[in-house]
Amino acid sequence: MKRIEVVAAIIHKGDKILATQRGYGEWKDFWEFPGGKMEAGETPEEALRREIWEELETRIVVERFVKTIDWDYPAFHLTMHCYLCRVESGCLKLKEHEAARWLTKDDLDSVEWLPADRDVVKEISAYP
Ligand SMILES: Nc1nc2c([nH]c(=O)n2[C@H]2C[C@H](O)[C@@H](COP(=O)(O)OP(=O)(O)OP(=O)(O)O)O2)c(=O)[nH]1
Repeated sequence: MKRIEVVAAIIHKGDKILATQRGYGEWKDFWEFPGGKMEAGETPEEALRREIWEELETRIVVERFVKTIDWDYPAFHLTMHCYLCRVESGCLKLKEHEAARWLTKDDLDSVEWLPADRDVVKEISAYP
């Protein structure tokens, strides 16, 4: 099966986390953490900073690794490395996404997450 390796930014601000809504493709309208496929030779941190700049014209600080998710979609196997991040500068301009929302832990399940994200979202909701 085809495999893809993706990095995802769990961007936090105060008690909120940023969710973005996919603007294209098979999973259009589902919600995700911004990010994307790693390119050859990139570290996860470099890939995250590049993707967030491309998608949101925003610079981020990558604070720490959270977890790696493995998920089988019908057409490929996804390995997704999730990192806790914060905004360094920029105003989250939506270059590719349809919408973005800052969600508190209590609101996290108010949007329809991509299937691979549901476990990590549940974990975040359980943080003290
Ligand atoms: N960015 C991101 N992708 C996710 C998440 N959860 C999840 O299943 N995915 C899947 C959806 C996509 O199949 C894949 C990411 O690919 P992408 O299309 O966003 O990456 P990209 O911008 O590098 O891709 P491309 O359109 O330029 O080919 O990972 C998530 O939280 N964030």
